[in-house]
Amino acid sequence: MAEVTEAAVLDALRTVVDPSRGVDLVSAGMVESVTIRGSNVGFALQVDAHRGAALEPLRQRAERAVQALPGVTSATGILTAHGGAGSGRRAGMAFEAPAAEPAALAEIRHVVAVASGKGGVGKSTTAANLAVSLALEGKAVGLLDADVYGPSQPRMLGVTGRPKPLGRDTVAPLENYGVKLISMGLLAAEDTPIAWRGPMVQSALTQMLTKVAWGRLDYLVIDLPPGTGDVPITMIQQTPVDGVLVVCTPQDVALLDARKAIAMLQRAQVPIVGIIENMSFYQCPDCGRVDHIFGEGGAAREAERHGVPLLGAIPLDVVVRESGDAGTPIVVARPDGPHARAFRDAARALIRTVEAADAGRVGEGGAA
Ligand SMILES: Nc1ncnc2c1ncn2[C@@H]1O[C@H](COP(=O)(O)OP(=O)(O)OP(=O)(O)O)[C@@H](O)[C@H]1O
Repeated sequence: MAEVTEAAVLDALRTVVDPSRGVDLVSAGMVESVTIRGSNVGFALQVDAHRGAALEPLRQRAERAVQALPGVTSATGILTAHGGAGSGRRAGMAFEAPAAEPAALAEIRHVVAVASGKGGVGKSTTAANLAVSLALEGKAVGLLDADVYGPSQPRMLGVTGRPKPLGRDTVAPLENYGVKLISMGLLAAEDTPIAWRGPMVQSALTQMLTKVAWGRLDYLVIDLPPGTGDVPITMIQQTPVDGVLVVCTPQDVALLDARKAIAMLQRAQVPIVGIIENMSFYQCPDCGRVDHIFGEGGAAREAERHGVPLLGAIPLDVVVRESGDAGTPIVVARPDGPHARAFRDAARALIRTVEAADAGRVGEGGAA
C-alpha cells in the first residue's frame, strides 16, 4: 500500500478552495496540523469560531480530497477555533474556555485527564489503575474513556453491557471496582470500527460528560486519545480539567514524545498535575534484582526540568498486561504486589497535588 506523506496530504488540501476567500486551504493558512497514523490521516483546519457551522461543507470536501489519496483508509478533519484566552471553570486555566459549562459537571469536584506523547505507553492501563486506586482511597470516582479511536476501558475494567437509558437523552454509567465508567466502547458495539467524523469527536466527549448521570464525583478521570494531535488537544482545551497527567516510558523515544507533550501542554497553559513513568524497571520475581531496561532517571529529570511532580514509577511486568486483558486491574488482582503499591502511591500523590492546588486557589479567593 502506498505510504501516505504529509506533503501528499497538503497537496490534496491545496485542491480545496474556500469559496468565501477564493484561496485554497493551505494558501489561506488554515491547515493547522496534519497527523498520519499508518493509513489514517487527521488534520485540523483553523477557522473563525463564528464561521464554524458554515464551513462544514468545506471540511467535508477537504476530507474527501484527502480520503481520495492512494493509501489513505480514513481521513478525519476537524475545525478548530482559537478564541482569545478565557478561563476554564477551574481557576488557573488561561486557555480557551470550555465549549460548554454543563450544570451536570457541577457535581464533579475534580477532572484529571490522562495523556501520553504517543500510543502504547500504558496510558489506559494507568488511567484504569489510578481510577480504581482513587476509589480504594474512598473517593467517588468516574472514568470517561475518551480514546474514541480505540476504547479499551470496558475490557480493562471488565465491564460489559450497555449503559441504561435514563429518560430521553441521559444514560447511567456502568460500574465496577467502585468506578463508574462510560466509554464509546460501551455505546458502540465492540466489533464496530468507530468511524468518527471530526466534529463528532468533541461532541461525543461533551455528550459523555454531560449526558451521563455521573452523580456526585470526587474525581473524574478522562482517558484521552494518545499523542499530541488535534483530537486530544481540542478535548483538553474544551473540557474543564483541573490538570493533565502525562504517562511516559523511560525509552528515549517515548521521552522525546513525552517532552513534546509536556511542552505543548505548557504552551497551552494547561496545568500538568504530574508525570507517571510506566514500564519503569523490571524486577526479577525470583531474585528481586531490578533492571532499568530502558535507562534510569529519565522521567525524574524531565519532571524536574519542567517543575512537575513525578507521581510514580510503575514496573514492567507481564502480570500488569495479563490483569488488564482479564478485566481485573493489577491493583485488584495483586493488591500486595509492587505494581499495585506504585499505582496506589501515585493515586495518593495525585490526591495531594490536586487538593493542594485546590486549597491554594480557595486561599486566593478563586473558584474551587
Ligand atoms: N507496566 C506494564 N507492564 C507490562 N505491560 C504493560 C504495562 N503497562 C501497560 N502494559 C501493556 O502494554 C499495552 C499497552 O498499554 P495501554 O493500552 O494501557 O497503552 P496506551 O498508552 O493506552 O495505548 P493506546 O493509547 O495506543 O491505546 C497493553 O497490552 C498493556 O497491558
